[in-house]
Amino acid sequence: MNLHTGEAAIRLTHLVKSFGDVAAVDNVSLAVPKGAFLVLVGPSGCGKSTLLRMLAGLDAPTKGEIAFMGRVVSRDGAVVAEAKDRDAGLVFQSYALWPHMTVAQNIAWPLKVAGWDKARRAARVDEVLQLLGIAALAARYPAEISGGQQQRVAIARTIAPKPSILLFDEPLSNLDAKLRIEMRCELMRIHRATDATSVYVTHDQVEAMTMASHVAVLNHGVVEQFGAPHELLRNPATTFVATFLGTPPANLVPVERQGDHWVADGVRFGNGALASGETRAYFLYRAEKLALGEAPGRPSLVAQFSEAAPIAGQIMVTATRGNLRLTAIVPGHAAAMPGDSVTLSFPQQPEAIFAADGRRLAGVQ
Ligand SMILES: Nc1ncnc2c1ncn2[C@@H]1O[C@H](COP(=O)(O)OP(=O)(O)OP(=O)(O)O)[C@@H](O)[C@H]1O
Repeated sequence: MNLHTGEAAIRLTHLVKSFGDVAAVDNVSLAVPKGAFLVLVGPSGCGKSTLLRMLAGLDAPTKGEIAFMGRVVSRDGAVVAEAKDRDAGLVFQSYALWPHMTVAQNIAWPLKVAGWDKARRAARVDEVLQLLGIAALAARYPAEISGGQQQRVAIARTIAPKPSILLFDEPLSNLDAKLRIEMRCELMRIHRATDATSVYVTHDQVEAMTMASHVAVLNHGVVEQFGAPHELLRNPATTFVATFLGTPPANLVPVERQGDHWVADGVRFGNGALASGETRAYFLYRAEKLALGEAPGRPSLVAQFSEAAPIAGQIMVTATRGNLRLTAIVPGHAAAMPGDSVTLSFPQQPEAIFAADGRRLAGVQ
């Protein structure tokens, strides 16, 4: 990946967007290096689209600043550079192609608006038709091509003027599962070929983890964590990140201090020397570290079996105990029926510990 470190293509400084009392984006500061593929991920309503609309110049921030390539484009209630003057292209989930124009004319349109001469326009349209693999469709009208092909045309039209920044708002959500996977790879190829810095909004965390060079996990308008996908998986900073990312997400067992021990539902989960100073905490265990049945010297819990699903040659077993949902990835097969009692055993040490308010506590790796 061609990441030019040191130079921020996009810099957000104390960015806020409020709607009445609701801060949809709440004091976000980020520096995105040139060439990065940043994925904004988070649950519905966390502020992803609001942030992207501000980047595109469609909305002004209530407070704070957005700079592209060192140039301020929005600041404190104002859009400084209009959407068309920010050297950025936006791809929506709806394609919004001109129905009365052919594919080639649709792609040429933004170049015409930007004043490119006819010969340059034709050469660039040919180039992006090739890049997107849609040269054979050049003379067709949008109504004469499939949804996946329309999405390619929409992307071709966006990248034609060679914007330095590409913004994607759930561009694949209207496509079927197989096409989504194909287009994921295509988008990565296009991103590299254009040398742009991309920001991509999705609520699909698999999409996020496979495409991103950088991920920002948003929750209630706040960036919970920003970093490389593997870094977020390995070292989640909060319980929210730990349970939002990963397939399956990590197990979080709520524990309380009793005398010299950490205990969950009367079962000893660790020595009280861990996370000293806390009275309640969450212990994190990855699904692949849990085992079915009791194991000597290891904590275990009895839970109600919910389901078993095959995953990469193993079985993913899900069971619940009250509000606690536990997932184990184990070899072999699970013969239990829903509601049956199953025993799950845990490693002697948790992989990470979080305070009751969700913050990661230092000391356990
Ligand atoms: N124009 C608006 N007026 C009032 N509230 C808004 C407006 N746009 C967004 N909001 C609120 O701001 C918050 C963030 O919304 P946003 O659309 O950015 O979330 P999102 O993460 O993109 O969600 P989704 O994944 O469902 O699209 C929500 O609480 C939403 O109700």
